[in-house]
Amino acid sequence: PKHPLQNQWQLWYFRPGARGSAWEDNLLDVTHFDTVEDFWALYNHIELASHLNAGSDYSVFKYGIRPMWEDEKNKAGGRWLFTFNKKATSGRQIDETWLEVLLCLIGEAFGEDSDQICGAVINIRAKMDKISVWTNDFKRVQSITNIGKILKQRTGYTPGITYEAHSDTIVKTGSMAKHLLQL
Ligand SMILES: CN(C)c1nc(=O)c2c([nH]1)N([C@@H]1O[C@H](COP(=O)(O)OP(=O)(O)O)[C@@H](O)[C@H]1O)CN2C
Repeated sequence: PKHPLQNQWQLWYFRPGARGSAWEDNLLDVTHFDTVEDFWALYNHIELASHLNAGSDYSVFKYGIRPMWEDEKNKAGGRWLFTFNKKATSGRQIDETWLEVLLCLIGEAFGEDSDQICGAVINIRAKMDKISVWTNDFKRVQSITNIGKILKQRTGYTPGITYEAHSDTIVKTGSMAKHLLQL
């Protein structure tokens, strides 16, 4: 029998939008999975994130949570943000970091704080790729800190990471979104 995951997860793909298209129209629900075997079958079936065209995203969220600020489960939350300067990062590095983040999520690596996890996003962009882990309540500082520490340990990511509330990201001016926490 297949090995069940604690949660069911959904993979979304965001395609670079045709000019003037609505953001949400480019967010596509690909599939969902809830066993270890089905995760690997999916991961091995789809394109590596580093091979996606600039402007694309993958999102892996708990089933039923849409990877958007407005979702009930996201609107009071925020994200830990990992950034990767394309000039200084190999495709292999970004792919390995993304996979490790996914394994933390589906493997419930955050103990009792795992219930605050909504999902993870990788943004493939022309100059700066981003990986973010979204949690459901930006006020849970201790839990968010624990989650950030585990993510840095498991990924071996050494630069700083910042946590920002989605409500701040939405009104951000450039990359000046208000940082609630830094690790
Ligand atoms: C419901 N709704 C419209 C809506 N709901 C959302 O949840 C949501 C958006 N819109 N997003 C739009 O994409 C732009 C790039 O953000 P980016 O995170 O891709 O980052 P880049 O600036 O492309 O690096 C954002 O500025 C925003 O316009 C982003 N986003 C998460």
